[in-house]
Amino acid sequence: MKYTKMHGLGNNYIYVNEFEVKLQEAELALIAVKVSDVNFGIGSDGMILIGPSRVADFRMRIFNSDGSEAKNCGNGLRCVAKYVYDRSMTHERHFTIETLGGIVHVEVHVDEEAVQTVSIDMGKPRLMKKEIPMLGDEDSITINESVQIDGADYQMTVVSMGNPHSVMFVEDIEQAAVNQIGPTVEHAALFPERINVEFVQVQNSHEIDFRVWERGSGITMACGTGACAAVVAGVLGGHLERAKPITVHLLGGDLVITYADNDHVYMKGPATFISDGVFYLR
Ligand SMILES: N[C@H](CCC[C@H](N)C(=O)O)C(=O)O
Repeated sequence: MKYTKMHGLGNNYIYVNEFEVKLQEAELALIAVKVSDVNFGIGSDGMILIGPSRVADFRMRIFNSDGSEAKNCGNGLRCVAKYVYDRSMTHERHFTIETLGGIVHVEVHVDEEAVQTVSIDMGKPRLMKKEIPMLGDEDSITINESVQIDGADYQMTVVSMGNPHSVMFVEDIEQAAVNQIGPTVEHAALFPERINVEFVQVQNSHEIDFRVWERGSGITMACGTGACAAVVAGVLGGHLERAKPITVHLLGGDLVITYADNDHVYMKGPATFISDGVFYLR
């Protein structure tokens, strides 16, 4: 199986071009687990398929390293945009990508004939419990509320960017127990489809530090949809400025996120090729 490895701020995936490689639907979860394994496979945070769409210019599907399929991936979208432009699958600098979480509009920024940075309109955040999904009154929202999980209380804001995120603000990001709290919240019964877990330290009204425990992948260097959710939570919580570019410092580098007055979230950041290769499935 031909693949391309790419990363967005160190959040790396194995990209498979469905225009060239045909995979069986029933095998996708297992292939994602296999390619993600750093010892028995290639090593990545998961697998992303780039394919045709009937409603957009391209379609992206994302599978976590545990084989679960997610509905969106911000870092992945930037890499898909770079891939299709740099490999002349489109000559447009503005185009659309379909995800299970909705259609996004992307703009590639080209320098020396290749895409270095990508801007994406990630659409509107979803806050109601029925949109997360989260148990409880389905039309209610969770903004900086104390939520009890396994007898402990967690102060969180819950936001979907097509995929679910539990955002918690901390005094000192270096002290955040990401490895312990992450899986506890990810697997809480409160979240029927599990959830991504973000830890945020506010530096000032336009800058945050960010760590993430990803549903289905664990700790990653960066999470684009998580960064969007964190900025939405920060604005709703009164910590961050609305309609202003917010710098999000992730382990792998910085993203610039703007939660605009039109309720859309805009993300800008890099996308990077690592390698092309062949993976032996059998
Ligand atoms: N790393 C991705 C998010 C993956 C989300 C996945 N872990 C899920 O189950 O939602 C990003 O850059 O947005």
